[in-house]
Amino acid sequence: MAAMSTDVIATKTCDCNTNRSLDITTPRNVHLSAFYKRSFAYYTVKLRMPVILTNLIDNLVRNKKQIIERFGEGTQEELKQIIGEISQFKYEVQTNKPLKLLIEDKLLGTSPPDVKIYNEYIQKQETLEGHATHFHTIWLLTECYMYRRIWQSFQTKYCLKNFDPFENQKQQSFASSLPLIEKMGEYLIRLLDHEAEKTEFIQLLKLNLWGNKCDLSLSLGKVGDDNSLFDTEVMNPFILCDESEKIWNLMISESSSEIIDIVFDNAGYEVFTDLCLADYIITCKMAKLVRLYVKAIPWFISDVMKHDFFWMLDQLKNSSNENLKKIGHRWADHISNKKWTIHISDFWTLPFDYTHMPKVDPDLYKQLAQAKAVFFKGDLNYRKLFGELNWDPTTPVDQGLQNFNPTNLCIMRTIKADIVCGIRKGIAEELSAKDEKWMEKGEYGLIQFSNKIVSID
Ligand SMILES: O=P(O)(O)OC[C@H]1O[C@](O)(CO)[C@@H](O)[C@@H]1O
Ligand SMILES: [Mn+2]
Repeated sequence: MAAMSTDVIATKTCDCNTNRSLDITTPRNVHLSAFYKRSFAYYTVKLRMPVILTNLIDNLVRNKKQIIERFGEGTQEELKQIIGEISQFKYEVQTNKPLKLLIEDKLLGTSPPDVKIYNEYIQKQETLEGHATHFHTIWLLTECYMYRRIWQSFQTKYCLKNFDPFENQKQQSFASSLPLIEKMGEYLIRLLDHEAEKTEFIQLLKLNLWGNKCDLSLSLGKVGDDNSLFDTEVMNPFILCDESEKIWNLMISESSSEIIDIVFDNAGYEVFTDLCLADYIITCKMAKLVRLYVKAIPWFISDVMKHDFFWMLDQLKNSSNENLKKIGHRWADHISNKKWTIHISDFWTLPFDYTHMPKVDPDLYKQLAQAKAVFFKGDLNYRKLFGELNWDPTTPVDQGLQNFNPTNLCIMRTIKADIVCGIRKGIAEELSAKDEKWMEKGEYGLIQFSNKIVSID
């Protein structure tokens, strides 16, 4: 399928002034690219990505002493190298250089398996489009590549090879969201002492949706605890497509599968709401197993890695708040008795939209197909689900998924990028007239569902 979208971009004239009522820069059904001067992709590459790199360097300089204490004397020299490499990378982005191939350690042959995949994809863009520079290639590739290049700077060192440069920000976002987390914890405890109930489940889905507003790559590392996340009544008008009832009907229906998959997005408050949903699903016997998918490398600043998950569990188990302490022990039990399992796959941190999964990682596609439903959280997952293509927002969800249908999909996303499918005619025009940047601030949400199944044997 990706060929179709690449073909389309290949034949498209780079007309930056296409006057579309919704999106005046990127023509329909072509990849989002920073090439279009007034697209959000352009703003991200031009402004946001350099700020993320600058903040990263500042963080390393500011925390140098703690890092050296934690990882040993040899770290001092490595930090200097890393800061130099990231500064050089920032220069490459700002001056629109070609994406450099990742370092393949041909001698020792020990480079991570994703290096070859990234490099082949970058070279493919070169041949297809005659370029793969930071402003002039698929936005998804540029942005994923940035986080993979950051990781390369650490992964190729000795002392800091497993250092997560975003760890302290993810931990701070948990700490600053504690008032909300305590509120959510109290709500969960109340829910768990009785049978599943439709209104409560739908309320839980909405709390889970709004948890996605807390992503550090959009807020550029600034964290605020926003009480409105909890006022679902107040927030309802901001849900532009609400298929929560269809999700409820699926969750209480008989099924040959007893598995629910959750593809995590952000650490902190968001993952706490994900686990509240996972606990409800197990406790109310909607499934016997919930599989939790984390990222393999530090990703988009706030995305959950395995160490973030277990760090949060420790915080909860040792919390002075009785509800959180109880929840922490419950969740540790779910892990030890294998009602919850943690899964890591390189695929989630490759630059591909999900139409590539059947070819690139068929085993993962087949694993997802075992589940009764897969919950996909957040904006980056949404961009990958819908091919990073600039769809007309009224495009039906099943058309936008382009046959990425391993099983029933429950898509929970606050809108932070200019790509939307499945909303009613007229909504996008109405919101665009109020604020042309309505798709970029995480103010609106989608709870979308697909029960189309496309299996691969
Ligand atoms: O954590 P989330 O919800 O995936 O948001 C990350 C997304 O938000 C943005 O930072 C802004 O759209 C994108 O660059 C990225 O796709
Ligand atoms: Mn994220």
